[in-house]
Amino acid sequence: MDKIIVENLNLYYGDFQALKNININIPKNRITAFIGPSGCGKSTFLKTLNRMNDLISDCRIEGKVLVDKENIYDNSNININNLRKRIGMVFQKPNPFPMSIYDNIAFGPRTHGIKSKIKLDEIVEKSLKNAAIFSEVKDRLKKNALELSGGQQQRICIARALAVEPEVLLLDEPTSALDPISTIKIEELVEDLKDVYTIVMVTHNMQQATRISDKTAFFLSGELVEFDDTHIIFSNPKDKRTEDYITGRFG
Ligand SMILES: Nc1ncnc2c1ncn2[C@@H]1O[C@H](COP(=O)(O)OP(=O)(O)OP(=O)(O)O)[C@@H](O)[C@H]1O
Repeated sequence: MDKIIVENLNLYYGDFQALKNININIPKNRITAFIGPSGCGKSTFLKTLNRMNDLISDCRIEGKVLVDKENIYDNSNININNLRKRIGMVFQKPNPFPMSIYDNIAFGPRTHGIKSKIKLDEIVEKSLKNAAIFSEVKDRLKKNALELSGGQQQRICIARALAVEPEVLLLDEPTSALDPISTIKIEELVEDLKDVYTIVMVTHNMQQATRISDKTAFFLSGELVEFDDTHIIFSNPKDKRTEDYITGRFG
């Protein structure tokens, strides 16, 4: 089943067209990876999926992004806060808030009106467990999250995203700032999470895409060149440009 369907999407920053007629169906409870050279539009496209580009003043979007068949660009029935709760995002650089581990995780639920200490305790514990970081921090929940290592901070950010019970997780190069051991931990975690969430991930690391993604989309100069099962993209791509890129002959 498809969780997200994108139809004829064009995106402009002022006069510059950053995305060109994108059509893609993103399956539910799978990991979809976006690959492509720097500047090809991967992050821009990821951000169209929860309207993060709304925050950029000269950004204009045409086309449709359907989440559960509902167009998220149809302002007559979309509530942006609710949309961002349903579609969470984790960025390239770990960016915990400068507050305690507990407060980082409780932040979203509190914003959405949860006040009960018992309920918040429950959410914090569950989210940290789901992000595979609970055992490492359970005795120091009141400590500042910025005291953790980069890999731990990134798992705190994933826990923070999970705390509001999203349906989709958008990950923008979530391991690019991390060492190999933390990277493997995040990859294992992401694989576990796909049972419950639909995951869309930008990565520069092609081994990472082959290790964990089910589907891969290859972007070039704002175009979606090819989208298929990951093993096909990496073993038998149909487009010469995809082949050149994955074999390192690009450019
Ligand atoms: N806020 C913005 N205003 C104007 N142009 C932008 C803006 N953000 C991105 N762009 C341009 O849009 C294009 C796509 O950028 P984007 O960040 O989506 O690429 P990317 O594939 O994610 O690159 P990278 O792998 O380096 O992160 C680039 O040419 C970039 O310069």
